[in-house]
This record gives sequence, structure tokens and C-alpha cells, in this order.
Amino acid sequence: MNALKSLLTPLTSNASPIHDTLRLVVIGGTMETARRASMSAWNGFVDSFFLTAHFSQEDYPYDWLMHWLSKQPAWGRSREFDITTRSSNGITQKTTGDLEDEEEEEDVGFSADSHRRKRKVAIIPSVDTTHTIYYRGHWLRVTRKKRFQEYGSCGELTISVVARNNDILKKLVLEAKREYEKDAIHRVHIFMADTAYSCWRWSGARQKRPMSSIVLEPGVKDMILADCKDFLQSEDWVAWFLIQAGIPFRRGYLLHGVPGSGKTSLIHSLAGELGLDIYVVSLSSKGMSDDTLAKLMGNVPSRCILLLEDLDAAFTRGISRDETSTGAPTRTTVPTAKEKDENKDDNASTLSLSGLLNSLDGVAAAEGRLLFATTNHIERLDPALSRPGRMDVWVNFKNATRWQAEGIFKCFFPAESEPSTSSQSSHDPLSQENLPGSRRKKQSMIVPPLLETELNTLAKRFAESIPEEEFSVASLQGYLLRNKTRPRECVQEAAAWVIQERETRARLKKEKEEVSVAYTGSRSRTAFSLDFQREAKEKEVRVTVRRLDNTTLKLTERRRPKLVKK
Ligand SMILES: Nc1ncnc2c1ncn2[C@@H]1O[C@H](COP(=O)(O)OP(=O)(O)OP(=O)(O)O)[C@@H](O)[C@H]1O
Repeated sequence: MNALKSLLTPLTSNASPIHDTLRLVVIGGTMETARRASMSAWNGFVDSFFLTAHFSQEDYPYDWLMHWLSKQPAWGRSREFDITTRSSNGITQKTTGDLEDEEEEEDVGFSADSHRRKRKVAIIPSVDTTHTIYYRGHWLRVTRKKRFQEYGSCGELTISVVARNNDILKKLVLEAKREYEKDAIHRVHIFMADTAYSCWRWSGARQKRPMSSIVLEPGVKDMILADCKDFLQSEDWVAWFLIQAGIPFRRGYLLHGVPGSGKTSLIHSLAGELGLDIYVVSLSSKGMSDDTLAKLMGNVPSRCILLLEDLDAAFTRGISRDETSTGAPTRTTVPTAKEKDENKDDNASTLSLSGLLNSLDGVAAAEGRLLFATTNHIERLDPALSRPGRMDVWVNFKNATRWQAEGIFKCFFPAESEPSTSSQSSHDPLSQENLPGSRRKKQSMIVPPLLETELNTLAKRFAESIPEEEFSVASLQGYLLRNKTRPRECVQEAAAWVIQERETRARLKKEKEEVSVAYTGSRSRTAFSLDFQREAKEKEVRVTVRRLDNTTLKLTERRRPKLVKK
């Protein structure tokens, strides 16, 4: 205080306007500094009572909390908000009833106007706005933020609460998790490998597909499902014992066979049945390398399905293998820095087979996850990759048998129970009982339900028109989809469709052969022209040398190269 007085005395002794102004500046500045200091001290004091939790969009708890918040009325009453049709987690954010209408639900597509996909609209409070929500006797301060990173922005949620310890935040997270899982029970989450940053990106949540909608030869589905369940239910001590004994605790399934036979569909269906997320890696994707794959494998959660898609495509894109290798994982074929540099330009996959085997066999792989690999060309796979221990269960997917044709027909048309029989849910996944509300209503409006006896007869007749193992289930599904409102006509026209399909295939095959011949011809012409250019270049060099040699001889001859057709 004395110091302030001594500072002000020279000013007060002189009453000129300049001095008055200076005096005001000094007093004002001092007061503002004091105010700021006291405010920050107060904030610091108040903040010392707050517990704050941060949730990053890159991790699951963020999704749980966003889902929980979307159900809080205070969150929906925000006065500054974003309107979006995208939900961060595949589970629609329910913030307000104003923009929602049960009839407006996203339609998956069985109605005549299914091309007009309707979207749900959600309201999410804008970033950097703070909301106060009352929860179990505490006031939560919730703020949504955006954090900028090297590869784009990432959402963040901050929740502060005045409490003695973090019990209340733990309760909140657990409750949010439970609610999220309850609502996500009908969905399978899919994560795709991002090779650029060696991490997993959430790519969407799909509606679970009932196992009954996958039509495979009797026993196949049950066998795989039982095997997966058996593996997942292994007691922890079994896993521990096996790992200690050096025995790999993992299970690999190789699904191979013709395209469109249900390999991917079966995996999605199994994921739904087992309540697992799917992590998908395409080994031939750009930028895939041994290191990237190892990092990705290390970041897969222990309970999930890891799907290696189109295993054979990775080979055609140049997975290399040391010829002397025995199949045991080694690092000998890891591309050198020079090789990597050469590949950098086209960003191609530099994954080696040894790198792949290392990743599959590595420590991170032995955590009880299910590995599924699919291929259309099993003959192209290295035996080391598909040997038992890496791929324990092999399933061959063939073109549709008559039995499958009958099954897929029944999946397509709704069945109505016979008046006399008790109401019984048919195995049909699209049957009235198995469809969600609005979709069930719409389908029964456009497809008149068939009595079960008629459906069985039609399905049998349809199967009789389909040749054994000639068409994929996907192509039969395409035909049924085109006729989804006319089951009877669909059966009558099936034989004609088969003939038409055969003709189309023959025509396409012929066209392909012609293109291939033309391509081979043009390639040989190109090869010839390249040979010519190379030879011309060599001659030119020789002539140039001669010129240099003959400078004194004054020889300036330039010969044309001879054309040699190889
Ligand atoms: N066995 C099946 N049961 C039911 N639907 C099937 C079956 N096979 C194929 N489909 C249908 O055909 C379509 C393609 O199937 P899917 O993608 O599972 O085949 P895929 O064998 O994985 O093919 P690709 O090898 O080309 O990846 C899907 O819409 C699926 O519903």
C-alpha cells in the first residue's frame, strides 16, 4: 500500500490534466491486474473441487457417452446445435422428438419406393458449448470439443463434476456403456484398417443378419458356430496354460470358394450371433507393409473377429516369399529400404509373406480372437499360410445346390401360417414375426403372404428349375430380388431365366476371350515396338562411340538398326 502511495504521490502533488490521466491509467491498470489475479485464483480454487474426465472420439467410451447424452433432455435443449444425419456410432442420436417420426425410419428396402431412403435427423450441441446436466445428485459440466491432429480433427468430450472422488464418473461411464450395449445389440460394428496411419477406423454399424438367412448345406453353419462358441468360451486358465506351454491359443477359419456364395455374409452373421465387432484388413491395400500389419494386429481388441479379405489378391499384388523359406515366420524377406523406396511411388503393398505370418503368429495375435480369411482361389495360397495352426477350419463354398435354391426362395417370400396350425415363426428371416415394426407392415402391404403349404410347393418347383451347382446363391438372390412382388410368376419364369443366364454368360465369355486375344496382340505389338526402340538406342550409342572414335577419321556414319521381329 505504501509502495502504491509513493507511486501516486508525485502525481497527486501536481494537479495537471496529464497527471490526472496518468493517475487514472495506473489506478485502472492496478485494479484490472488485481481483478484478473483474483479471478484466476477463484477459478483455480473452484477447479480444485472439480474432477474432469476427457473422452476421445478414437475410443469406445466417447461413443457410450455421446449415446447417453443424446438421451438427456438438457442435451437436446441446447440453444446452439448442429443438425446432422450422421451419427458418430451408427446408433441414431435421439435428442429431440421434433425431427423424428417412427414412419420416417431409414428403410432398408422392401417397399416399392425403397429407392427413396429416408434418413433420421439428429441434433447435437455445437462444439465448444458447455451444458449442465443433473445426474445422481451431481451437476455435470459437459463440453464437446474438437481436437486438431495431423490427419484431421478428432472429437473430444470433457465432463467435470464437483465430487470428493471419481466414483460418480465411473458410475456414469458404466451406465452409458450398459445403455449403449443394450441399444447396439442389433448391430455389428465394422472397423477398417487405415494403412496410412496404421490404425483402425470405425466404418459403420450394420444391422445384425440372422444366421437363418444364410443358406448353406445342412450342418455347416452349426459346425462353425459351435466351434467359435467353444473357442470363445474357453476358460481363461486354459488360454493361460496353452500360452505358457507355447501352444498357440487362437482359431483360424479359411472360407474359400466361388464368389457370391455367402462367405462374407456368414462372417457378418456370426459376428452378430456372437456379439463381436469385425476388424477388416485387405492385405493388398495401398501402403500395406509388414510394420503396418504388425501394428494393426497389435491394436485389435482381444474379443473380435479379424477378417483378412481376399487373401489371394495379396499374392497377386506381390507378396514375396523367400524361395528357401520353410514357411516358418522369419524376417528374411522384409523389403529393404531401397525396395521400400522403389515402391513408395506407387504406394503399393510391400507386405511379405513372412511379415504376414509373423503378424498372425505374433504375441499380439494370441489373445483369443477369431481369425477369418476369405479367398476365391485357394490354389494360389502358400501352404504355410493355410496350414493347421494358422487356418484350423476350412470351409469350401460352392455354387448353389437345389437344396440351397429352395432355402433362399423361402427366405425371400413371407409365409403365413396355416389357419389350423399354431402361429409359428418360420425359419424365414424376413417372415412377419422377424421383421421390425414398420418394415413388417410395408412388406405385407406389397407382398401378399403365401400360405406355408403353397410356399413350400413353390420353393420346391423353383429349386427343380435351377441346375445343380451352376449358379451362385448371389445370382439366384438377384433373380428373386427382381421378382420380389411376384412369387408365382418368379417360379414359372425360372427355367427361362436359366436359359437366358446361360446365353449371357456364353456371350460374356466370348467377348472376354476376344478382348484377351486383342490384348495379347497389342501386347506383342507393344513388345515388338519396345524391342525396336531398345535396339535403336543401342545402335545410336554404338554410332556415337564410333563418332567419338572417328573424330580424327572423320566418320559420321549413322546406321539404321535392323528390325528383328521376335
Ligand atoms: N449362402 C448364402 N445364403 C444367403 N445369402 C447368400 C448366400 N450366398 C450369397 N448370398 C447373398 O449374395 C450376396 C453376396 O454374398 P457374399 O458377399 O457373402 O459372397 P462372398 O462369397 O463373400 O463373395 P466374394 O467371394 O465375391 O466376396 C449377399 O447379398 C448375400 O446375401
